[in-house]
Amino acid sequence: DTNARILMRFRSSLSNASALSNWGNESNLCSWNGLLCRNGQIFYGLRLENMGLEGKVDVEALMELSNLTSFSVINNTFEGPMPEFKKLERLRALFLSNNKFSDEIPDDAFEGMRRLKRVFLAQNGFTGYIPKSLANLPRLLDLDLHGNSFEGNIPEFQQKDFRVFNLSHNQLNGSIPESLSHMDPSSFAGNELLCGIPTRISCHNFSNVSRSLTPDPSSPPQKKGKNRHILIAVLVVVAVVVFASIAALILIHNHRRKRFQPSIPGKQANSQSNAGFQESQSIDLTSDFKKGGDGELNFVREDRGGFSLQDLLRASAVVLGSGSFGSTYKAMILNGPDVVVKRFRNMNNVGKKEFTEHMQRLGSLTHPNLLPLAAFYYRKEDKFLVYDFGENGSLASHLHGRNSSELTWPTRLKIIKGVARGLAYLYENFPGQTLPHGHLKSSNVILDHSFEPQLTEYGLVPVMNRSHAQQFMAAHKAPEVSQLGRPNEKSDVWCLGILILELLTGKFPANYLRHGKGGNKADLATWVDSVVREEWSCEVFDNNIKETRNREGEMLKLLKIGMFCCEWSVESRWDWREAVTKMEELKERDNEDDYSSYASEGDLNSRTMTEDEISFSVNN
Ligand SMILES: Nc1ncnc2c1ncn2[C@@H]1O[C@H](COP(=O)(O)OP(=O)(O)OP(=O)(O)O)[C@@H](O)[C@H]1O
Repeated sequence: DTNARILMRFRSSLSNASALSNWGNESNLCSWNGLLCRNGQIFYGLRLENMGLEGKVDVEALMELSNLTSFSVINNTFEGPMPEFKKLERLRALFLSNNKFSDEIPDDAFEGMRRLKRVFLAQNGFTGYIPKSLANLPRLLDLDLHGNSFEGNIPEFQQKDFRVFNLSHNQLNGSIPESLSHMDPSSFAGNELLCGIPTRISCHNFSNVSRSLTPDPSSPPQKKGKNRHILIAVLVVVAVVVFASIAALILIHNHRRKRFQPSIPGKQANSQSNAGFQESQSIDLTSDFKKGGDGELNFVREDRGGFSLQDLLRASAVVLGSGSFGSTYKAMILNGPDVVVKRFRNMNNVGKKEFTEHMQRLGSLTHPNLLPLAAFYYRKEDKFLVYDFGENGSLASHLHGRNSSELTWPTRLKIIKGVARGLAYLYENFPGQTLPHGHLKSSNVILDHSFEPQLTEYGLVPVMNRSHAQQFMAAHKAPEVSQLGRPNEKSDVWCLGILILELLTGKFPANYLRHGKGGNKADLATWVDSVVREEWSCEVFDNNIKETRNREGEMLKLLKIGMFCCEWSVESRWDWREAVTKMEELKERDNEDDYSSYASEGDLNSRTMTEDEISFSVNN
């Protein structure tokens, strides 16, 4: 049978397959929707994403496709148990995320899949244990199981060096195997009953609960039902206690608000502006400011002001988020501006005089792409910085929130050019600083009503406690930090590169960051590089911009800039001037001459990068 006939048979078991209506012309298989071909000729994969497909995945038909190495049905509505993919022994990549697959996956479901490197089962309804055969895959590099209902202990993985590893938001419990202790904590988030390194929860505290919840691997499957009941009972008790505490806090809080804060009719909390995706919560700033401090709000620029500390304390306030340095509030001042108050707990690197001088220098910076620092409040133990409020929240909240489709290619280009201009201004006007920004990341890019970006939390390195900076500041995630022990003048450029890649791929960099023994060994840049080199080629681009025709040349140029900024070796990494100059040259649309070289190969979806185009990429 020819591939064409086999594929038609495969399609016949799907329902709602209108997206595959152009399948049929046997002489040009590579023009069929969702088919991946190398060099436009050799069929090697199916990429049936976002097509509303449902029905049966006919694995028997797929078995007959001798070249099939990649299979993706991400973002469809397939349901029921996972099909028997182990029959496809040649498969290298399996993507089933964002469907409605459910039930337990048999322990031997991946047995014999010796070539399988990438397994994405996220955001489905899988239950039961993580199958042992998955943990035993010899070549596994990317594993994403987040957002399911996997339970029980995490098995010992044979493979230790992952590029992507995400088990977050399941119901796993017990101690994390030592072989995974170098992973980023976010890989395990949302599994309330996991303990051990890297969760920072000692298994000792958990021993009683986890002993009763951790299934004995040798126990028969029906024991799982009993464990589930115990888990539910524990969760119900925890939920009741939490609920009662919240109710009590709300009562106390309302009482205090009545005393200290007149409510402001018509003013609403900005509920979409946090990258932590938590809902806004009303709070009372009074208690935070009252203890200690010199009682003064120190304004650092003449064009801001018009309100006093008392006005700020009387303002109604909501929590926008809680980052690595402390909480961030939005304060709505009566007859005054909305401002953002950010509390920093680890800012004791310099004394009060130096701190004040540094804040005044920051206050003197003025650029359309910098969020102005308006004032500060000094206390020995913590500091409060007051910034303008950005109406549209952070870039992170848009990019990774529900409305990421608003971010069209022209908007993304405008944002990243603005970021580059803000950064260039910092470099030119803040000389003598190793890291003029130091904490450049998408939650520190604030957007105004027209999506013009403004950088925030810039220039804070000199006043930040060193150990805290090392642990949490974005520039300290650059690879030279693990090689040289400290960031250098190109570490901000690394952050700019990561931001470019995040903007183009729509991927959250923290999910790709992994700590190896010698420091960070993988990140979004490594992932992009590997994808560009491997079978998915240009498919790194976020779905929301992928279909933009006549822009692919410019998008590729930005991808290259991002990768040059993310060169591991500092010598080969671009410096900020080169990156900014190249970004200024980017246009919304391809110019006719450039475009003709891409047009013959179709749009980005089916285009493979040439060797030449990827030769610039990251060395690692
Ligand atoms: N000036 C601002 N205007 C509007 N929203 C803001 C402003 N500053 C911060 N935010 C929002 O508040 C959220 C929380 O900010 P916060 O700085 O506490 O956390 P973060 O940036 O995620 O982490 P970090 O502490 O590492 O900077 C941000 O994600 C952003 O959405």
